[in-house]
Formats: sequence, structure tokens, C-alpha cells
Amino acid sequence: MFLRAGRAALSPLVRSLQPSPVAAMSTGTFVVSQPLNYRGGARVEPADASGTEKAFEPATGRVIATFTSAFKYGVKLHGALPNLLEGCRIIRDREDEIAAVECINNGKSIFEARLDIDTSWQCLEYYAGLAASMAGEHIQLPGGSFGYTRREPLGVCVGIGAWNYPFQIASWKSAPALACGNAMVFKPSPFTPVSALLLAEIYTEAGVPPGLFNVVQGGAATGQFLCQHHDVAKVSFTGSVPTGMKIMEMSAKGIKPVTLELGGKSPLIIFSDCDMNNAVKGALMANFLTQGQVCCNGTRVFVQKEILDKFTEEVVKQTQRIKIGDPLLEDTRMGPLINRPHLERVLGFVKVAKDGAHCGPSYSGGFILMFAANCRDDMTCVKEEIFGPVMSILSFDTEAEVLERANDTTFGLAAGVFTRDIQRAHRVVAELQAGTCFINNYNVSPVELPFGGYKKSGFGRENGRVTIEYYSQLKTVCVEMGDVESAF
Ligand SMILES: NC(=O)C1=CN([C@@H]2O[C@H](COP(=O)(O)OP(=O)(O)OC[C@H]3O[C@@H](n4cnc5c(N)ncnc54)[C@H](O)[C@@H]3O)[C@@H](O)[C@H]2O)C=CC1
Ligand SMILES: NCCCC(=O)O
Repeated sequence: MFLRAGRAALSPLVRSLQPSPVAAMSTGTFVVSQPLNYRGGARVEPADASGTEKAFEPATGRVIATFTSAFKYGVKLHGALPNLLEGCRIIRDREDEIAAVECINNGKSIFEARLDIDTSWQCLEYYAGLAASMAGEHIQLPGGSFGYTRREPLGVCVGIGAWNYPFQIASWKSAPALACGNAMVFKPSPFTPVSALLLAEIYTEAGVPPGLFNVVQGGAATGQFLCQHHDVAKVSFTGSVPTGMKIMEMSAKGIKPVTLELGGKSPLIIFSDCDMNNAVKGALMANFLTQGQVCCNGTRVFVQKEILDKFTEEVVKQTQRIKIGDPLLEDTRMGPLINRPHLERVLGFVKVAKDGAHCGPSYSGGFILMFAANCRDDMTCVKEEIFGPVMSILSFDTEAEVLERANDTTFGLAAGVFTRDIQRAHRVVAELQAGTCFINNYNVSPVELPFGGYKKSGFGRENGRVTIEYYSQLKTVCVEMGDVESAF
């Protein structure tokens, strides 16, 4: 059973706990004892259990669930279009509860978790609207004959998620999949197994037929089983580049289409004619959401030389003001990283960066918040995806120079530019090798806009009208209105 994690109830406990080595504060008493696999419209303990795993609360290191990994997925294909609008309504009604669960299991602030839940119900609402407008073409042929095309579902789609946006990823994959008439088996990251179950229950309550949305828990072995299963028609994956390569190899063997949302090391270019206030806010948005654990973050911040000192000074000032702490408190804007091994990995990057760059401003307990100024393109913290709250600031002189440096990466997920010169803004984004570009903002996620990467950041898109094409197949029907003209 879920113990409701109300903020008022949690705060006294937070105050009474001692700082742990993983984090300076705790968030509460939330535990899950219900099964975390979901099939046929209900939570189940799988008969084919392959072992148990534990899920933790990042802020305290406390175990919040012990769950069973599974393989079988029990999908039912169904022709009816599910009632996504009702699902959207229920998510909105239960937003605080879902956000609290997300906050506890992931560590992101409650403020931000609510924004993630917003982008989740918005996705259901958007595809509920699009579902009814899905149509093919009518093509006139000579002699009164004609052809038409129809969009049909693919069948069973597998969604495999990362741990940084657990509920949002489950929604962004399942809403278009279901809207196109598919079934989905969703495998969350074993670090964040909890909130996908809330989505499954919401779909069931909304009238989605049992077996149409299923949750299977487990790690790499379960993921491999799903990708290789002969009943699976498509795999949509969000995660790291190395895992994405394996998913693509496995899917290739079954000629299954894949959507790959992979990592990034995105450039954010700040020209000297920018609105400085907005550019600084944009750089913070580009680096510190979800403790910096965001694939599309603009972690290479290129600043034109004339404004480098002023920009850096402002970034430091505003970074120092970010409220770090218990993610369930209303005014917290940054919580803990996902777990200790990841924290140590991020600190490893910071240690190396400190040898070559001017770093600051703070590290305490499990929380870190960093920037590295005066970076060079060849530094490890500038080349590799850190997936933590570490912003690298680099300086540049000219537009041509910064474009060459910005594109000098194997990744291509996102990019941003801040300038008041509208012609330059469009010229620059046209040259940037990235699937999602921002002008004078960063890391906003309107569901109407397609999201996805170039180069090693993957392919296929999530959100937007185009995603319908990634969850459906086109059938062509040729209609003869005359006699058959046989060649024989
Ligand atoms: N482009 C995007 O939208 C996003 C990309 N990411 C990227 O994901 C990474 C961090 O997330 P992680 O969860 O650590 O990534 P990961 O690649 O380790 O795991 C992602 C998911 O794949 C599963 N998995 C692992 N090995 C597998 C295998 N051999 N076959 C099938 N499934 C397997 C995991 O259990 C998990 O559910 C970062 O590199 C980040 O950039 C994260 C979020 C969004
Ligand atoms: N809301 C942004 C999604 C990016 C990510 O999944 O990392």
C-alpha cells in the first residue's frame, strides 16, 4: 500500500533526522508494499519471478520498495481507442500524490515533479485529440480507379525508460502508442520502479482495456527479453548511448523499428548582444533541472568574450541562491542525485575539472552544485556527459568559431542560442547539428513540439504530430474500378 507522503506530515520527520552520508535531509516514511508489476489491468506478483530488487529514496538511502523482476508480459491487443482524456483528468486530480511519489523515488524537487506531471497529462490530452484526426490520403488514379492509405497500429510496443523522468517517460511513450491503437509493455528503470504503476492504475480507472498497458519490472535481462521477443513490434528506448546501441542491435535482428532517446552534451551559445538576465536564467534552466540529470541539458555554455566575466559572475551569484535540500519542501529547487555510485561518478568529473578550471561554488553532503569556468574544449568535463549539476563555461570570439566548436561532438540532442539579433538566431540554429534547438530559452517541453536527437543522441521523435508515424504503419489500398488488364 502507498503511504501518502503529504508534505505537512513529513516536515517534522525531516527536522528530526540526522544528516546521512548520502544526503543532508530525509523526506519521510513512504513505503510501497503492493506488487510493482502490472498485467491484465491489475498489480501482480509474476509467476516467472527472476529475483527481487530494492528501490531507494535518494534523499536518505532508505529502501522504499522491494520488488520482483519479471519476464512474461501478458499483453492483450485491442482494437478500441482508449479514453486518454479521462486518464488526463485523473492525473490532474492526483497530481500532488503522483508528484510526491516521483519526488521521493527520484530525488527531484516537488516543485519540479509537479511540472513533470503537467507535461505528462498534457501529453495524454494532446494524443487524445490527435487520435481522432488520424487519417490517410485518398489518391485518384486513371480511369476512375483510386487508392487510399490508412494508418494502422504496429501491435505490441515496448517502452524502456531511464530513471530521471520516470512518470513523464512512461506517459510520453504510452500516450502516443495507445492513441495509435497499440498495446504497450513498459519497463521502468529499476532505480525508479514506482510511479509507472500509478499510470497503469490510472489507465485502468480511465477505462483502458485490461492488458493494453502493462508494467514489467527488471533491469538489463528483462529489457533484453522484451527487445528480443517475437511478439514485440517496436521498441522505444530512453537511456544511455551504450544501451541504445544494444537495443538497436537486438531490434535489428527482428527488423523492429526503434525510437532511441539517448544522451547529450549540448551547447548553449550566449552572444554578447543577449538579454543578460534571460541568458543567465536560461543557463541555469539548461543545467540544474533534476539535479542536472537531464539528457538535453546545455552543459557546454559558450559565452562571447566581451561578456564572459559579467555572465560568469551573475551565474555564480544566482547559482549560490538555489535552495538545495529536502526535495519535498516547497521552496527546495534542488534535491539529491539518484544514488551514491552516480554521485561518486559526478564527483569524479568535478575532481578532474578542478585541476584545469576555476570551479565553484558548493559541495555538501550528497548534494553538489558546480560550475567550471575557463574550460577548454579538450577537458573531460566538456567532452563527456556528466548527468549531474555541473555547468562548463567556455569563451568564444566569433560566430563561425563557436559553431564549429559547438558541433564538434558525437552527440546531437539539443542546442540553444541567446541573442537579440533575430537573423543571427535563425542562421545559428540552422547550422547547429542538434534535433531540438532553443532560441532565447532552454529546456521548455511543450508536448506539441517533437523532441529527439541527431547523431549518437538517437533517432525517432517523442511528442508532436510526427510521433504518430513512429507508432503506426501505413497501409496502401489500391482500388480498381474497371476490368483487369492482364499481361497474360
Ligand atoms: N534523450 C533522452 O530523452 C534521455 C536520455 N537519457 C540518457 O540515459 C542515461 C541515464 O539513464 P540510465 O537509466 O542510467 O540509462 P541506461 O541506458 O543504463 O538504462 C536505461 C534503461 O535501459 C535498461 N537497460 C539497461 N541495459 C539494457 C539492455 N542491455 N537491454 C535492454 N534494456 C536495458 C535499464 O534497465 C533502464 O530501464 C544518460 O546517458 C542520459 O543521457 C536519459 C533520459 C532522457
Ligand atoms: N522534460 C525533458 C525530458 C528530457 C529527459 O528525459 O531527460
